[in-house]
Amino acid sequence: MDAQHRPPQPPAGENARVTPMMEQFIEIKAANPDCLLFYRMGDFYELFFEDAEIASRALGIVLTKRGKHLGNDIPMCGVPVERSDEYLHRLIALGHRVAVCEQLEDPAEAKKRGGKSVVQRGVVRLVTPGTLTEDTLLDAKRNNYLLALASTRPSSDTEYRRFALAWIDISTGEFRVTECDNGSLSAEIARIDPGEIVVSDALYSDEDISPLLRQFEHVMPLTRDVFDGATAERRLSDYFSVATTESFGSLSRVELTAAAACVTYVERTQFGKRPPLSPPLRESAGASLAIDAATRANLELLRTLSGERRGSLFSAIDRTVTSAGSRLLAQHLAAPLTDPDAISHRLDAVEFFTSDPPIRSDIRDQLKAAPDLARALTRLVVGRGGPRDLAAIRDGLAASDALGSRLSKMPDMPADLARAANGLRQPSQSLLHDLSAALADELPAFKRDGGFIRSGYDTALDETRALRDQSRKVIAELQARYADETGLKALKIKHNNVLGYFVEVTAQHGEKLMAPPLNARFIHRQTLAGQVRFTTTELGELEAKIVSAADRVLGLELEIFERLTRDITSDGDNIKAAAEALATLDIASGLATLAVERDYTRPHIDRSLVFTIDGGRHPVVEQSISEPFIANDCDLSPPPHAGDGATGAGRIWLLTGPNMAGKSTFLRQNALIAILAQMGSFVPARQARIGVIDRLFSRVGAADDLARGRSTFMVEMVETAAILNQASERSLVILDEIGRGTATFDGLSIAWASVEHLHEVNRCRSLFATHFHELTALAAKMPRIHNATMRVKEWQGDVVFLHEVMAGAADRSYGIQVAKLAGLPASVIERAKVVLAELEADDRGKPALRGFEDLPLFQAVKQAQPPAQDDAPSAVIAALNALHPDEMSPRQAMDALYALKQTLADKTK
Ligand SMILES: Nc1ncnc2c1ncn2[C@@H]1O[C@H](COP(=O)(O)OP(=O)(O)OP(=O)(O)O)[C@@H](O)[C@H]1O
Repeated sequence: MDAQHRPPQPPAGENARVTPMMEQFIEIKAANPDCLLFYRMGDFYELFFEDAEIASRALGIVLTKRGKHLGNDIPMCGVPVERSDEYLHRLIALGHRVAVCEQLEDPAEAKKRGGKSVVQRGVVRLVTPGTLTEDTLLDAKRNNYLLALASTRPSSDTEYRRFALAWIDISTGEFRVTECDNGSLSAEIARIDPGEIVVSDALYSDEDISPLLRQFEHVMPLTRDVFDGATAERRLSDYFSVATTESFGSLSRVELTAAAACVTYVERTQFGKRPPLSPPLRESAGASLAIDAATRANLELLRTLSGERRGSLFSAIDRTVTSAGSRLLAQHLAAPLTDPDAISHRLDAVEFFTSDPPIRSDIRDQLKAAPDLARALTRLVVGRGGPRDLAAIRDGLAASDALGSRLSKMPDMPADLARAANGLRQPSQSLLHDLSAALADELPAFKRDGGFIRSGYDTALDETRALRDQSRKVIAELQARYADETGLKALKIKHNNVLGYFVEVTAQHGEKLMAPPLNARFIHRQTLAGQVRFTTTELGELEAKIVSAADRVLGLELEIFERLTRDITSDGDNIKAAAEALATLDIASGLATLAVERDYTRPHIDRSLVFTIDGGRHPVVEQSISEPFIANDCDLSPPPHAGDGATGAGRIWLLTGPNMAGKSTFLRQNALIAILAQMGSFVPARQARIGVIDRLFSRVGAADDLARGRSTFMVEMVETAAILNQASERSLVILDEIGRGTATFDGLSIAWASVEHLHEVNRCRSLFATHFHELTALAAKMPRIHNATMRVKEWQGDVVFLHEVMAGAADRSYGIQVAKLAGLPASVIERAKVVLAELEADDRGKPALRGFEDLPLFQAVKQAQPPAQDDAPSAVIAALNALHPDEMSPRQAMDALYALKQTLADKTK
């Protein structure tokens, strides 16, 4: 338990007097120790003790005191109920969990039990990062998953440990489960990108797994019973009210455990309410392209390294017009497929829309009118819905009906779209008609505000409303009659919350009503400075009628609301099918729009090991630069003459070239094209043929991971190790400047050995960018290594980047020219040129690189040996000793420094 959230200890000793309210608070807090307790008091949620201190710091709200507990002040802060969503949002984002404790009875009821009685209160809901349903707490364009992780307990050292992941988006009802091994666990969690992870206490403290879990945010350990394998099947079938879980397909015991943990946690946080989940869908291992967390982050798929959506691949390709479409696009991007047939089906759907512009724009126009069906459905089912959610269902069903009829007229639709068209027509027509007839044009935010049912829809409601409205008219008539009868023209009938309806006259006229005969009818209620107020029996009766009519109107509206909600709930599965169909149409037509707009082509995906991209472009960079983007080819296919046969291993491209020439851009664009192709999108290339990739690895960019005590170089090596240990023939590996983070020779050796390993052991398609030009010698010995370089031109001493990839190796680094472009002081640039010339002159005597057996690296090592002569240092030291810096001008100091260097050079020749 988090020490900060520990509940205050119950009082000890005779003197410790605790108010009944505090007693109630302490009891409720003790039952929810790991949550901040939002304790409802009237229009506020109050927080006490440590909770108050944590919340006031987190929310920047004032910390005050309220009474005493065990002789000490009780720290307190509060948030208004009206604005509680906003505060909840901030607390959840910071990783807190909140227990919402409501008043379960009217305070008047409590009073009846005696002056000191406390209002009954209870927790109605736990708000946790992975179980949110409110629109205000959720990102419309992202799924918010709760993930449960379970593992087998291997009985012997040789037995393989397996993990099951079950994940739910309770706001949309999606429910998935899969199994994986230790090696791909981190990549699987990264793919799902959950808002909250629940694990058993035991797994949380398991020394093999806890370092991995620490990489992720919001991990919650739960007691063992939630992960009890023996009761898992029963808990799962109870949730779905089915006799057995066999209908969900054959789930392994550990998958059942994870799935059951998910539903148990949902029930616990929702206090028994059951959001409309789809039955768990099993994803088979290997169905999606495995991409580990570092690669996802480095390639900036869903967000940039700085955490923003702008600048990511997602934002470059998102042309969806609905939130559900946007969420599905993010899912597809996070989990590209590995089955060429399934990919082809998705591509068929995109192609259908690229080839028919009128239907594309038509469909997109209609989609724009479709609200978020899935999330509105969940809110209604869990009792957090309002009239606007009913309207969202109505409008969503209307859009899906219209789209369904439009598509049903289309001949020869691709399979995915035909399935979607079918889904669109699933929901009940009568429900749509009923909702359209029932809902008023203007809808309040909350059902308690009433007025959301259209007049003419329900006779009983219409009559009660007429009565309510008529009573108001009757009041006006009564006022006119009283004015007439008393002769007091200024007599008014008014209303306030204390007196209800009353007759009001000025003070001077009050006498008249208090004297016979009028005092028989007008009963005095109140005398103010300028007015006197009365009531009459007639007015009292009328008032009772008005109040009860208004109450009855609201009651009837709420009844209709509940009935509509029930009808919606019972058609829930069909509504979900329509919601999914809308998202499928949105994503296919959105990707088609992107393809047309940015001139993408349909990739060809098969089961070979081919990787041929003609005229490839970087999907994000090309949208962000003002100059034209230079397209480049890439061919990592197995060479036909390599003797490896048709299924032989792929090529490795060794890419050299100066900084800023476009190496990283080229590397990343090929990885991104592969991802886009396998998620079922057209790609930014003239032509692309890709033999399906099983895992994508990248080691690009360098960042410290100080939080985990790793230096830049350590991170680089950990990531490289993962690649060399795991990449298979079917993988694609992108390595950018391996070995850069350490001393030159160490770095070169590591880079050299890594390329050899990739070529000989992993045998995968790889792109390897490097500054170590020595590596290019490898191409002479290793058949599948191809040297490529970025073309640059020198013009009047400056370097011009052409961004073109061509065969061959770079001749120079142009580092100094790039430094000049970056604005280093001219004196530094000039000095660097001198140093470089000297270094290059020193290097001239070095034998030429002779290839694989004759590693230049070892020669370099030899050269780096300290000189044998030992009189050099002593000569330099003697000269140094003779210097008196305090008596020298800067010019003399400079000259002396040059002289020292010269002495050293002469002696070591
Ligand atoms: N094919 C291209 N067409 C047009 N501009 C490009 C192209 N490739 C790269 N650029 C531009 O050049 C800039 C530098 O590219 P990039 O970062 O890929 O260079 P680099 O060789 O990896 O450099 P460094 O070694 O310093 O990381 C990019 O930000 C982009 O604006």
